[in-house]
Amino acid sequence: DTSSPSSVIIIGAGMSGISAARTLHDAGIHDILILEATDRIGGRVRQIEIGGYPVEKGANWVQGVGGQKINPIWGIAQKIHLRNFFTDVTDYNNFTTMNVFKQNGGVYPRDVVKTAVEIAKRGTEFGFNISESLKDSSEDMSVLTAQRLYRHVPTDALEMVIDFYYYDFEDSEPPRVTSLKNTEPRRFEIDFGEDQYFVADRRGYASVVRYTATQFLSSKNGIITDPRLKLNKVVRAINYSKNAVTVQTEDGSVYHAKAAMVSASLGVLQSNLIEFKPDLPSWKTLAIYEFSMTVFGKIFLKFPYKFWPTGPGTQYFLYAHERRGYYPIWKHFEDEFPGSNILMIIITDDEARRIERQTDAETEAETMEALRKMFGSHIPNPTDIFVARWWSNRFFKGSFSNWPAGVEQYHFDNLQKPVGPIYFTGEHTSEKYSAYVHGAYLAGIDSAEALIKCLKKGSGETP
Ligand SMILES: Cc1cc2nc3c(=O)[nH]c(=O)nc-3n(C[C@H](O)[C@H](O)[C@H](O)COP(=O)(O)OP(=O)(O)OC[C@H]3O[C@@H](n4cnc5c(N)ncnc54)[C@H](O)[C@@H]3O)c2cc1C
Repeated sequence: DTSSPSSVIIIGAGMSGISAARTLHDAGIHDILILEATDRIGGRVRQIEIGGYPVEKGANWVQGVGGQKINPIWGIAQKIHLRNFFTDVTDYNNFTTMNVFKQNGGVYPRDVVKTAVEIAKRGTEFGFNISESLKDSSEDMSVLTAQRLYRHVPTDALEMVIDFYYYDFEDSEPPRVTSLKNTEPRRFEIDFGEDQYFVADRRGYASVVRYTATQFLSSKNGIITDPRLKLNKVVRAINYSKNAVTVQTEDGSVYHAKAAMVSASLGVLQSNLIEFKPDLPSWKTLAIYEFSMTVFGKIFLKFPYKFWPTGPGTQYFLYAHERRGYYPIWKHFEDEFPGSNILMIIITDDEARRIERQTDAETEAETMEALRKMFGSHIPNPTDIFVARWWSNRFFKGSFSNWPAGVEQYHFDNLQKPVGPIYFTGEHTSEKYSAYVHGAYLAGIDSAEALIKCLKKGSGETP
């Protein structure tokens, strides 16, 4: 089936695609078409249920609150009264009241944890200072190199789990990979503030995306009915010339437009899901392949009753294993959903890929072994398990981008640059806030504004 041409086809209805579409709409470009591969909008913001409780398998925190500027996602969250909880992640002292478990049982004495945290904190500050000194130079290094310069590379199980908490928990890749200059200190914290809020709302974090969508797409009772949004449309090919695009979907439909806005994740761009005809130029391909698409994994376990500590300072507990990143970070849901008896585990990178590949029964057995080391052999098995699989999903191929050491600013700029009439958006194109929901939102606006300039000039060409 072939439909009448639009001005712009937007590929993907996640935060960035919806924000780009709204920006186009607000600029008077109403003949747009949004093609989304899945049966919903929201993309990597997605709620699921475990044992009757709603949890977020993708984005969970609104990160960057309490600073000089208002994080746009926080603005929307306030407007729609999204239920959320303050997370004390930047308070280093939290560790002293937090439970850090030893590999084979028992907790570390608090003063031992406190000392390890203080060393880690000084290492981070040392890194900040080097990072500042590199800002105007072409030099960069990994976070690990900065730790070596500081003459303290975390090596024992306790140091490693604290290191994981400060770096991998945020970047989803180890310090060995992450660019110091482009990651530390974190830009969103400087601009929007250091506070973070954990979303736990039955409507889901994705209601932020739906709210943005209903500002320009027609809807009935909260359900979007606008014909300009087409769900279950998997884009497989984009043919382009100087100022026209033809988009083909898996079901054999063909759509024509003056320009396309691709919001699919960096992981999708690194895969061969979408074929570009002609091939993208090598400067573009290189930028896509050089950047990292990380895997931030989440496991949810539901138990018949709770056997972990609750109360102030217990939001998290850490498991310090000699194998770095082995089921390191655990969070309970007593504050969000009292009596839910749910635990969430965070894993990243190779461990997250390994866990996606194995069966849930295998993962359950591993997590129970760890829990029995921590809490004793008497604890019950879970009644439910949910393992998020973002990496195996062909529409995502990972969780969010990370800037690896050695990748230059111009490579990053090339990620965002249009190729003829094909524009790019998505969290990975956000100038300052890549990886985050607010990055996706702001990138959508930036990419759309660049496209609007071109359309108004009467051509869809690269500026
Ligand atoms: C596990 C996890 C935890 C996270 N935690 C946080 C957090 O706490 N805080 C935070 O700020 N951020 C977090 N993030 C990151 C945040 O979710 C993303 O940065 C943001 O949602 C990305 O939005 P996007 O529009 O760039 O991409 P996406 O949400 O991926 O949207 C792209 C859309 O394109 C669609 N698509 C892909 N391929 C095609 C195709 N071929 N044809 C048609 N459609 C296609 C996809 O289905 C998707 O809907 C997390 C992400 C994950 C996965």
